[in-house]
Amino acid sequence: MTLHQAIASPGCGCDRQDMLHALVSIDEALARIAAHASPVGRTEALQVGSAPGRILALPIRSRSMAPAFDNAAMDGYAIKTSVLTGPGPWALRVVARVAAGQDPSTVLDGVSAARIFTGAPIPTGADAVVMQEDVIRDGDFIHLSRRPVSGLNIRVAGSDMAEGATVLEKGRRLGPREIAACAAAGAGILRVRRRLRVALLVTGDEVRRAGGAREAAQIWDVNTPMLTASLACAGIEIVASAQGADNLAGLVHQLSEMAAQSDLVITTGGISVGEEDHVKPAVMALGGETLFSGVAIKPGKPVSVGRIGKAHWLGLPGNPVSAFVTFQVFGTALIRALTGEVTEAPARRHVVTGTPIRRKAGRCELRPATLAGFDALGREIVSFEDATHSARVGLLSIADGLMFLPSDAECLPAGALVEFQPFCQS
Ligand SMILES: Nc1nc2c(c(=O)[nH]1)N[C@H]1C(S)=C(S)[C@@H](COP(=O)(O)OP(=O)(O)OC[C@H]3O[C@@H](n4cnc5c(N)ncnc54)[C@H](O)[C@@H]3O)O[C@H]1N2
Ligand code: MOO
Repeated sequence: MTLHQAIASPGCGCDRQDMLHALVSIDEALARIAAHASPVGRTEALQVGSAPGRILALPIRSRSMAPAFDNAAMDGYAIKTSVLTGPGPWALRVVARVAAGQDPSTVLDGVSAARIFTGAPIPTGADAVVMQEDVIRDGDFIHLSRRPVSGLNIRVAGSDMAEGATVLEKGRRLGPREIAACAAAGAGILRVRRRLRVALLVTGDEVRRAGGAREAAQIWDVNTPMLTASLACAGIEIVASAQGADNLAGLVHQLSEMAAQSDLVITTGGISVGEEDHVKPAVMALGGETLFSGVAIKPGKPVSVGRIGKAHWLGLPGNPVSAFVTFQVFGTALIRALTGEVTEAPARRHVVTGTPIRRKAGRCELRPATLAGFDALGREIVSFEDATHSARVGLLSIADGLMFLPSDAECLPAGALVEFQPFCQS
């Protein structure tokens, strides 16, 4: 496998045009993830009801037609429409009673009807079910005043699924709708990918547990709870979580232990250019490699992806908004590649800006934006802050997604068309 070495130059210089060439584009970073990360681990068999959140390792094919037999869609009377000759009303003798689950051996002969219930097999010879509200029952007879069309209220065998039809492709994530389709297709045991093992290491001597005691110049840890929640959205549990040592030797030890017990190690912080940023040197000291290190985006420029031994590594910036945004864009892409997930991610779509934008050209900006209604043409409008602040978490909760501002866009008028990627929700 060819992996790209870390960018040698330590100085990304933020928006300096001469240094932007050292960063890869979003599309290039995503292409490298897609090219180098493939599904990890074995597969396992699970009962259909125990598989929510898992990724299918084999396609699901319907074991029989669904429905497997013609059956009634309503409680009422099964009749043969061809016996309704001349003008109505018609009287039919009720000669049988068929409930759901009953053997479909009833045969309708002559001018007769069968009492039938929703889900019950249609008697041989019948071609319509008349709702009980549309007949008058009088002893053994029903009276019909309107002619039903052939096929009325009959759920035809195979109308939902043909036998052998592919109901779900491999790689689909199993939510309630997919589980329902598997069950209807007769798939009681599913072959799924084993859970991805993710380890999380947040670095920074100043970082303290959220809400815990802290001293001057210390901060509460936003990244551990935020990434735990982001991973839960992707159906992933963390197998190990720790606060990283802020020195090279300590980080080397922790990363090596985490890499040995996980498929993916996520770090936050410590990947910028200062001498206090030890994560990349620690990855390199372990013989690790980088797929890319630095993307021409704001926020999140230092985001890196690579490997430490057999484990993959996702290096997120320490600033919480940068970490959140880069996890949304690159973390979810990496996890999809490692789990083999093919389920469509929330699609990027076009929205229009509610107010003008003035910004510095250079990096493509992924600015949190809030859906704020529709314009006169029915296009969705977004509102947003004047700039992207990588450390301001306060307003993140009112954003619905990320607005993509092209790298060369310095001035955009109100009403400009921009790409918008909704946050993954669940
Ligand atoms: N000279 C340069 N300095 C910086 C550059 C640059 O190109 N040249 N890049 C800036 C950019 S852009 C970013 S983003 C940050 C990324 O820095 P690190 O990933 O090394 O992160 P840290 O320095 O460790 O922390 C940054 C910031 O985030 C706070 N933090 C860290 N962890 C947490 C946490 N778990 N919860 C809440 N907040 C956290 C930390 O206290 C810092 O304030 O570098 C710029 N510098
Ligand atoms: O790219 Mo950094 O994420 O601006 O703050």
